[in-house]
Amino acid sequence: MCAQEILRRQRSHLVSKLASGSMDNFETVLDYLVAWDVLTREDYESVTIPGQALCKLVRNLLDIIWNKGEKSCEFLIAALQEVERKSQRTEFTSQSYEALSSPLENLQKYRPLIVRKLHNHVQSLLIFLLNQGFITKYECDEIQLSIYTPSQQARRLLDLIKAKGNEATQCLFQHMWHLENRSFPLHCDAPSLKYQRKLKTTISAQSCLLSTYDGAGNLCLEDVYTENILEVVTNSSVTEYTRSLSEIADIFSANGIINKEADTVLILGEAGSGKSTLLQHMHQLWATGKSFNHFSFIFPFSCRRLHSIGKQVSLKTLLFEHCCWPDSHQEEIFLLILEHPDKTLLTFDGFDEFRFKFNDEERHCSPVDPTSIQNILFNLIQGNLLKNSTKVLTSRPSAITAALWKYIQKEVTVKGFSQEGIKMYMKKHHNDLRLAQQMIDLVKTNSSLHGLCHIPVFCWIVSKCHKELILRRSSPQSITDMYLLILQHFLCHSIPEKQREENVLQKRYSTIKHLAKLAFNGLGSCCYVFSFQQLREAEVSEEDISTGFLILSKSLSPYESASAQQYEFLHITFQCFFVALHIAMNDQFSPAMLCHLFSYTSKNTQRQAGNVCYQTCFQSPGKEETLLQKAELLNLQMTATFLAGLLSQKHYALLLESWPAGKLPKKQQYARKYLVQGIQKYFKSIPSAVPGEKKSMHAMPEFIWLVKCIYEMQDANLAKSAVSKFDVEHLKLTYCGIGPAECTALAFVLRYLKNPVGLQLDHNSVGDIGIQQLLPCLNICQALYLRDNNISDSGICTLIDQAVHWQNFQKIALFNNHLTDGSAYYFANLLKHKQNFIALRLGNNYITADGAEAIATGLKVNKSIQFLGLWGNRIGDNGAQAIAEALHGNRSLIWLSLVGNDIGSIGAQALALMLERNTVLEELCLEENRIVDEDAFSFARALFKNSSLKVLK
Ligand SMILES: Nc1ncnc2c1ncn2[C@@H]1O[C@H](COP(=O)(O)OP(=O)(O)OP(=O)(O)O)[C@@H](O)[C@H]1O
Repeated sequence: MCAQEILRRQRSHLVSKLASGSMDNFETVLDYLVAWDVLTREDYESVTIPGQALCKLVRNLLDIIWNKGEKSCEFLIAALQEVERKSQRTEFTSQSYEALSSPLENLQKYRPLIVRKLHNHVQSLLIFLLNQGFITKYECDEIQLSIYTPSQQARRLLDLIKAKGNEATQCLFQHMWHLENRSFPLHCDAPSLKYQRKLKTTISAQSCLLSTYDGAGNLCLEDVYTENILEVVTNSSVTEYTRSLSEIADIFSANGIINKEADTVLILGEAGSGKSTLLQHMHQLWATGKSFNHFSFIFPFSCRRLHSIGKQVSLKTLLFEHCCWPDSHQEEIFLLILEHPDKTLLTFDGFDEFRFKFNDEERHCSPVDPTSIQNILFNLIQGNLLKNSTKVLTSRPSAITAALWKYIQKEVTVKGFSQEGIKMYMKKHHNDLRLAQQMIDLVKTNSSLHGLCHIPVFCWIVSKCHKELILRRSSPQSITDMYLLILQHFLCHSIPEKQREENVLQKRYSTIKHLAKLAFNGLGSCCYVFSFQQLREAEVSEEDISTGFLILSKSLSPYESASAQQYEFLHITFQCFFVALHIAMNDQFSPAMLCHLFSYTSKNTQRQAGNVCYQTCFQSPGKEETLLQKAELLNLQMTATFLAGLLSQKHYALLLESWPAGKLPKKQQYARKYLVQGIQKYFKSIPSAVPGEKKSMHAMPEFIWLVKCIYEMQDANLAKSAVSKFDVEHLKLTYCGIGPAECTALAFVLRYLKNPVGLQLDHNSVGDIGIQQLLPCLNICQALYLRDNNISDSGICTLIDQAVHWQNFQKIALFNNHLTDGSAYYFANLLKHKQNFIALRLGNNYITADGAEAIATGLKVNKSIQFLGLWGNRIGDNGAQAIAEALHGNRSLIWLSLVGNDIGSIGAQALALMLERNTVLEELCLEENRIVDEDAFSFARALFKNSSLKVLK
């Protein structure tokens, strides 16, 4: 069939195909047609009319091409094929440039390739052509109009240069090749090297001390920095799971990339998990030349401080004025940054504290034109500005919206310290080795404290308060205990030694009052950095500042005057703690208002794309009472958690003794009532069970927060009444950010459940410490799902030791943890001793033949097991043989998966033999092994004799 006929017959298909793709796809087709001389200038203009619907333009193009005849139709089909193949040919180099043709002819002939090459460099080319006098400022602005994508801008630039003639075109080519061939000039006298040195000195000075010690001590970051667990989310063909990063530099490796087009790495972690410190460490490594040397420039930003930039800025002013100003050659250096964006890293810490919600509606492409700070940040993330530069964004998880996810290249999670990490931290913080060991022992023996300490900020508090913990034998159980401890610690150190025995909260009442007022004012308006004026309004004095809770804010601009210095709380959690103190000690807040803070209803939380606000919180008319309306949900939840702790029986007496707070008793009463109501309301919202299925509750992170509040109250009766009406058979708590501290709280509440339940905790960070915390509530479990939870042999051994005695316990799933043969003996024991156990799923761990042989000893005697999953381990032929032999004559197992276990013919033969004699096995999965065709005969023969098997993979 001729091309013209194809076009006629397939017209509607072509229209829908081209019109449903992107505009860029269509325009790339046009690029080919222009390059091959099929479309004239008039034709081109008629199919690129701005504002016209894409389908109309497509139809128009098809008409034009069809009218031009057979040859043009052939070209169109060829162009479509090129685009379909996503042709990545970029062979247009200075060598392939045809010297015999004029620059303009080359420009047309290689148009598709030039567009592809240029679209990342439009900005630097425009600046270059402007400086050379080939284009005007007006033309430059026109091309960069924010309605155009980078490729469209490249096309418009080509059209403009074409109109300017050969000389301008030649100049464009030369600059283009120069961009490609030019390596980054960092020889010793280059201005860029001088600037790099200055930037490194600035960053090194900013990042060498750990911020929380500012003023209180002089700890060098590199001396105390402790490895944090970093995980990257990976998608396998079966599921999404996480893998630990072996070193910090892996943050930029190809491992775990979810979107190749994007160039922003997202680092997520809960409050205090160590995101800012991780960034600070990265900056320090670069500034001292120890790592990340592939970046020539790093520009660090704090979203908290970016937020306070009121006036409009350009990318250039942001980099230079707000980070580090080049002493000379500013233009040249900036051009270099634009020309080599891949050599630049921009880090943005605390995106959750950036109050503007992310949107990709307003495009801003000019690196020199000013716009709002949020526009700069959002366009950097989208790649409209400095495309190909690497961006790192840190945030607490809930602040990330679907709109932003589109632009995320990779997600890394900061999980806090491992058990080893906690030990290491203590050793690094205490030069006295005896003291360090004392601290390690102390943490180990207090299991709640152990749970909390995997979060670095708690490790810091414990370390800071070592005297109180060791000498006075304080034994903190909850986070409020911790914060009261550090409050007393700081206050004690701000008064003469002989007065330290008195009630320091009473003694420093006014200081607490002032700081609490400042914290409260700030939280309500999402303000975390305070000016002198704000300090004055809250009556914060020099003496109050000297307690150490406020630290000097690291200035965004090094050129800011000393009088403009600002303060912030040591950490956001401290600000929330002071807000809780403000609400507890202040009689202006009526007890009934606590209702909005504690009771969860879905209406209470209104997601405002990025910044989540409690709309109904404190809406009463009084000024104080309306202030928290705009506070971020996470901070409010943290405040509520602290308030619950302050109102607990344990601390209540201390507060009553310390402050004249008449409404405190009622507040305690109401808080308890609202918490129970809140959790019960949550249970009530659970839909009833689908007939034939178990009644299941899929809890959201809010559930965990309510549970944590109850834990802070440390009242068993409260926990009991909270779950008294819980009648669910399966509790799903997947992806809820559950770490050891949350496990402690969960166990405190769930231990009062009356009926057997399946507890699904997949994709959290329970870890070995978390398992230990959970033990008190697990005996009620019928099934336990702990997939992807960083659990190793030591955690699972503790669990199984207990689990053999749990009457209801029948199933466990441990996919993607760190289990080795060390735990296999415990599973064997479980199988031997629990004759009602039905499902053991151990996929994607590190079990070898030895482990499989051990498990087989348990299988031999167990009469109840129905599901056994060992896929993704390394059991090999010997392991498969042992399992097969153990299953001879088995009358219970209906599902067995040994996928991906390096099983060859020997193992396969053994399994086939087992199959011959088995009468109950229904599904056997053996994919991704070394099983060959000859083995298939054995299976065929086995199937002939077997009557139960339904699926063999
Ligand atoms: N890797 C680490 N080594 C040593 N100390 C650490 C480490 N990470 C965090 N810390 C300690 O914990 C404190 C809190 O950590 P950081 O501010 O980095 O947490 P964050 O995740 O950024 O919290 P937020 O989201 O609330 O800002 C730090 O000030 C520091 O004292």
